[in-house]
Amino acid sequence: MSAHPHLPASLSANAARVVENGFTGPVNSALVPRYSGPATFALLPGIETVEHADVAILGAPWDAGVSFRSGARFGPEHIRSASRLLRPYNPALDVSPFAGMQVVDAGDVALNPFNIPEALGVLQDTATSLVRGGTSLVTLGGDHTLALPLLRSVAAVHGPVALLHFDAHLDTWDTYFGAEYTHGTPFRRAVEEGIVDTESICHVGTRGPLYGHRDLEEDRRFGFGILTSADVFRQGVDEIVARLRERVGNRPLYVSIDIDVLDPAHAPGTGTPEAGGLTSRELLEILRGLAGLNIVGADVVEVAPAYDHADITGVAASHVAYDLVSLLALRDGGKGTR
Ligand SMILES: N=C(N)NCCCC(=O)O
Ligand SMILES: [Zn+2]
Ligand SMILES: [Zn+2]
Repeated sequence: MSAHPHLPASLSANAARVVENGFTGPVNSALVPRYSGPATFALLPGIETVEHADVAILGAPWDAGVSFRSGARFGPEHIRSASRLLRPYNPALDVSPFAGMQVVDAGDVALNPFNIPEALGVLQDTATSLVRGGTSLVTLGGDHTLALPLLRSVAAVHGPVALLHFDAHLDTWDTYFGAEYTHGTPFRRAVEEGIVDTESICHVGTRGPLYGHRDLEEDRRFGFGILTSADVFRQGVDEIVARLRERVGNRPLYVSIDIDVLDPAHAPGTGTPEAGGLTSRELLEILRGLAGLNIVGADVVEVAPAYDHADITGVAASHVAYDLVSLLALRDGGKGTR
């Protein structure tokens, strides 16, 4: 029913939503064409329309931390636009993620593009208050600098977390031009701050030239394991999944996904592309192999639409985010229903 009875009913059509088990789901694409209306993630309801959200998609449009091509500030809107085509049942994990818990789009955080410490502080405070209120976040970046305040927010509630970091890059460098908070340095800061459990941190998909062998030595000293892109190719998805599951165990787990972990053929729309990456099929299958782990938060970062073609990167990122939400639905044996 329309909240504005004097308006034509067709203008209220966006109110037609799928409701299952008392959870408000996406706009009903059998009644409203999925390309019309506002592009919330997967056409989900806004956070302001529900009393409690179990999971929220949070936009973090900010890219003041990049070292090469800029433009990841437009990542959230691009991923949301591509996500219009997502459907409510995920056959790969046999779950309907929006039908067993309340999933919403929390919109974008307003982040100062000219003041890095202020932006990181605002994201940290926003994320912490949501996480403390019982809402798990899948954050859409934005550049990878943002993983640091997001890790701080989960650590504030859960203590030091396990970290699976999917990326072409290590992102454990020390500084760029003397700056500590950049997209190449978040995980070094996270180790220094003691917010990750160094028994269970691992990079996946690493590749490409480094500044020197020392990069790898320092990274190992911090406690990181590395499963390179070549390891994924040579060992295969099942072996990689087994090694990741063993490393993480039942610890609270944060999953950070830099879209440049994908080969530029699968994700051209990113700022620091490296040849020889994962296929989107490999990444999605590795993620699905994490089902049942105690995931407490995740991000998908570094989508820079200006370099995208035919939405290749936007589609990949939206499916990655959808599988992350599905994994959240399957925690604790799965509140999610079919
Ligand atoms: N894409 C991320 N997060 N980091 C890349 C940093 C690579 C560099 O400038 O050396
Ligand atoms: Zn990267
Ligand atoms: Zn990165």
